[in-house]
Amino acid sequence: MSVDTGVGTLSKTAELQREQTFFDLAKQHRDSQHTASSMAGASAGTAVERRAYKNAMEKRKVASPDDPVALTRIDYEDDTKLYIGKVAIFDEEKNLLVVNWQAPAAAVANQASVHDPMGLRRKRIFDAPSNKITSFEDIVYKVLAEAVSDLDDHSYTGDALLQSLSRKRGSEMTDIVKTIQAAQDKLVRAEKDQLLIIQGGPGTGKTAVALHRVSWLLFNYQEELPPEDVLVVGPNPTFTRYIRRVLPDLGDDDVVQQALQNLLSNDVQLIGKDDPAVASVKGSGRMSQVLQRALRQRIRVPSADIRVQRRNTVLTVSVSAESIAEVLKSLQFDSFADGRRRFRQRLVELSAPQLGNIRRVDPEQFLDLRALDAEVEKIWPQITPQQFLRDLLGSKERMKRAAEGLLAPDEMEALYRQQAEKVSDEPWTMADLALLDEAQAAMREAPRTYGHIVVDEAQDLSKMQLRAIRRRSKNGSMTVVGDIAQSTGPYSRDSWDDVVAILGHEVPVHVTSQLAELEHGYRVPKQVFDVALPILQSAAPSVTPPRILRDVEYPPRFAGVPAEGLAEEVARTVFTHSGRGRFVGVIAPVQLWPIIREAFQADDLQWSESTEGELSTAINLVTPEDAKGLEFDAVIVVDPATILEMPHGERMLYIALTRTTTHLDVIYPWGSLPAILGGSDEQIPEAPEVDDDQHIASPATLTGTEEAPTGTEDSEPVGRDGSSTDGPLDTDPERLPDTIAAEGINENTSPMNGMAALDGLQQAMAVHWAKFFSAQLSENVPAKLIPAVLEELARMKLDDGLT
Ligand SMILES: Nc1ncnc2c1ncn2[C@@H]1O[C@H](COP(=O)(O)OP(=O)(O)OP(=O)(O)O)[C@@H](O)[C@H]1O
Repeated sequence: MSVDTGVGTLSKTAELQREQTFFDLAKQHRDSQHTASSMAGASAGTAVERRAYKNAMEKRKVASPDDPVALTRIDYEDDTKLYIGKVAIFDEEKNLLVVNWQAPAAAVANQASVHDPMGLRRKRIFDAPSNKITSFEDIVYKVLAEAVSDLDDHSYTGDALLQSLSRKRGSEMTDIVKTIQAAQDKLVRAEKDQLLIIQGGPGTGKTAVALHRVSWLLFNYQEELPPEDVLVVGPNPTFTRYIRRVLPDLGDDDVVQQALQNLLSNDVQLIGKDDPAVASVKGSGRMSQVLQRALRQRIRVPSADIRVQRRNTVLTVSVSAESIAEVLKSLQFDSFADGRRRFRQRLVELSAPQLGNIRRVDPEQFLDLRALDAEVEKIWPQITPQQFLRDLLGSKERMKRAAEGLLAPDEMEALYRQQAEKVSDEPWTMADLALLDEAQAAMREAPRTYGHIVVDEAQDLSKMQLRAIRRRSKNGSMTVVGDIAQSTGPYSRDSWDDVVAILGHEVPVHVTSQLAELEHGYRVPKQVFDVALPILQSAAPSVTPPRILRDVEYPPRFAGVPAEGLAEEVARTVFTHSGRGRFVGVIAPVQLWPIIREAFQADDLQWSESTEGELSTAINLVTPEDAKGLEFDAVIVVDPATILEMPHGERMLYIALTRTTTHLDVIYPWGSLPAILGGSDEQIPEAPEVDDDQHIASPATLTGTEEAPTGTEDSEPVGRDGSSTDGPLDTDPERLPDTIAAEGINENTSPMNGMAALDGLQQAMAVHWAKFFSAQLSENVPAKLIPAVLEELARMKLDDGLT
């Protein structure tokens, strides 16, 4: 909904000019802003504010000199105006021209609403790439309230937000400072010293909020919280790479961002994989006691007196087994290593009386140190956490002694693993890392700690992993982000209770619903969420679905194809999307990856794989597990029935379906569309005869559907409810005749449509060239024009080839 602000076209142009003049001026000041301290020192405001600005100027930089100086402007009823940007800007008279968004004065910009304008008359949101204002949107609170009498707080989104949500996505997340919403802002600006658990549906902005919260905390708690004292933990390297730009773009370079496996890596290589049942036992909180016991059991109380040789003699001193047992029983120590040190010291002290009158000097000098250490080693071995865990997992006997009464016999059995010859060859698994971390802390020293920790996708963490994170917190100040409905894997949970129990000590605990609910879904369009909703209701009935803000013109496309043509259909669909410059995610069970790779190769497509830890800028093959937290312009969900068969299959499918900002294709073998997606048990239609030439000529028309398998150009794709529904190729307004006419393109803009008039050989060559140029073009040519350009290029090459 846009608002008529009463500003006419001419005056709006003049206003835009005025704003541009201000933007140019502010940019000059920003560029020349160097002695920040003197400027900030003389600026208005309290001492705290002045110090804050001073530090802001010293530490923060805009990521790009082309960043607009201001993102928004707020006008108070008394005509005071405040420009808000990513950094504060002062003029040479030390007047504040632009306030940075994290400053207290800027909070009102996001928190004002129609019902409570908080003294604001207007909020202006600029669209100003490279500091050149192309337009602005005015939200005039009074006009807005009068315009829509029954407006509730939720029904006004604003064009700037919708535009921002419709933007093309890429391999890295971006900041949302310009359009952050009131409920989100409350969480961003929540007090530091608390355990804040942000629960929210897919795409409600949890990750975005958590990252902006970090930036806000860094600005507002500068004295106590330097950037390197903040840790952001993600579930896997792909996700961490996906979010890594946001904080530097907000001016916060030195925050530590790590995937959980790297944080806990303990210098071991992850080469093993646990069965879910084994991982589940390893992740249970009981393992912490098992480890403690096992560690204690490594200390051996000698059954006989021990003798230690004296230095440079054959004489020995003897220490009784009873006195050693007594020492071991009463010894207080911080870590296993510390205990060993103390025990050795006590042993020396116990030897002292037998060293005669020389004992007043350091008695250790009169003992043969090698002999002393050998005796200590027998009683209190010096082992690494890796050796310790390897010995424990590799010995049923040890495990039984340590886990008696804590683990069931079958759980102990499940944990057994044949030891590798060398510790370095042990097939360490993800679940082992938290055990190693616990052992490391108990045996050597606690890890480095942080003043604030953000944990994303926290719904999937085991209790042992949560303990490992807790261990890294200085005082419990954390922001924990997740969605119970997306909780999968061996540690899947249905509430945050155990997370609170482990993480929530020392500081107050708040779960989002007590502060501000993240109830709006910003990513997924309505048409797509309608598909995902029944799955949510079945997979997590207690979770309230997000309110979806956005419609798109593209209905989800369901394509049933012969099983043997599944991968080809995926490749064809990918080709269509990526040819239009869309950021594509193919979410498929790993067992299908080999055939999908083959199809991609056959079509000369370049792609990245989530299991390798990085997304490409174009085409990505992603497992349903890795898809968590990611988003794409176009998502192709492959074989939903197989996804449903995975552990927590419904939640996996829900996650997969909610990754798209715009286009969704569900591609499945005929007859396998799950009922929850509208499939039925109807007879599988016979596979149509596919004519090779047509196959090449018009991939779009080969998109068969379960109800109306096609293979001919005439057949019309049919939706899962039997109604006529178009695939992305045919519903895309970019391809509609009037749009095409407006673009000056004569043909259907599919890269290969419009070639039907060519004969088979010509078509084959055209297709070849179209594919060849596709990758290069997507970098340089507007997406809309690519199909037409491709076609032209293909024709030119064709002519070359024929002449
Ligand atoms: N106020 C906002 N303005 C503009 N974009 C927003 C806003 N809030 C969220 N978004 C966008 O919505 C998308 C989803 O946000 P985000 O990834 O933070 O959601 P999430 O709740 O973490 O999702 P998931 O549960 O799937 O991990 C992102 O592209 C984000 O930039």
